[in-house]
Amino acid sequence: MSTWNEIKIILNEEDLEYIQGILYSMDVRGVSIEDPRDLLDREKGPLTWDFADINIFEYGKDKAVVRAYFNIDVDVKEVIHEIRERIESAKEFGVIIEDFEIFSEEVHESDWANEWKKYYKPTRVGRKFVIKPLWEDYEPQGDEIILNMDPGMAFGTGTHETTRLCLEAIEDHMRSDTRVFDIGTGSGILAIGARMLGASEVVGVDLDVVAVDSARENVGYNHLDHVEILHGNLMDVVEGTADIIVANIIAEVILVLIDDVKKKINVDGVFIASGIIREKEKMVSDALHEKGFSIVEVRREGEWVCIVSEVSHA
Ligand SMILES: C[S@@+](CC[C@H](N)C(=O)[O-])C[C@H]1O[C@@H](n2cnc3c(N)ncnc32)[C@H](O)[C@@H]1O
Repeated sequence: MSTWNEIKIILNEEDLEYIQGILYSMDVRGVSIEDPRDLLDREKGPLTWDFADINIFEYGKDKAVVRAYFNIDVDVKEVIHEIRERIESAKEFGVIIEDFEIFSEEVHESDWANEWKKYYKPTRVGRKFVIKPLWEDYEPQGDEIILNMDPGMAFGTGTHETTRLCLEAIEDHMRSDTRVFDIGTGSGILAIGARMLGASEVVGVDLDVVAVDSARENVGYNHLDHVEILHGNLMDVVEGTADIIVANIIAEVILVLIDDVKKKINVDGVFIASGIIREKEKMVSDALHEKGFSIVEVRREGEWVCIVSEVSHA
């Protein structure tokens, strides 16, 4: 049984998205979120970012709890220090996060790794998709497309805003004979979705071997061909060019990716970039303009943004 370092942050619910953005950019292996708004707004339970937990309201109705799991060999003090520094430097962007507490403890995998499954239910995304946990039964209705998913420890249940925004953008920009690169594929959800929407060939890449294994398994669960999942850094391992390049990674990584996207995107292709919190939308769109892209559309949900761009012809 694996042992993990759990960092627990108790904070005001309005600060949740920003903290997610911070954790998202660290070497976190899994995140559990208890957001009181989920229970109050929807009856279906605390189904939020990736892994959900059950002790909702433990710290009061306005308090959210984030549990982030790091490998056992990380220096916990360093991790907490970095989180505190990032919260401090958020003030430069006018983001004031106050009244939070951070705790840490060692936990065993069985305590948390499967808990989220209780709240992971078939979820409708975009016009056609129903993301179906592998272990759930669901009868498709009308023209629904069933996407079977067991994300395990990888990001990409289909419930996070950024995943949904990307999937919807892929749905709208899919043409015939479309080749797709999914950079930061996680559970493989976008790569799989793209192929189901008619992409002729899809290559998904992730730096994390856990994600690579999960994505390959999910491709298998959906019985798909022409979807290749590669282990590697960003676009280093992809060959050739694509018509859609999608990357749901954090804003800072999107910036690094832009030059490679420009080299590997076909004429009239689109770059779908998400994982961007609203505060960083301008930073990313400015960088895209600077590198010769024009913005086709910006999709927003909650605190999250998905920017669709293309290389300017002018
Ligand atoms: C937010 S998740 C997105 C997962 C999935 N595509 C989705 O939309 O739900 C970001 C993924 O990017 C991967 N990633 C982060 N940095 C990367 C890099 N430099 N190269 C490749 N993958 C990376 C992470 O391991 C993670 O699986």
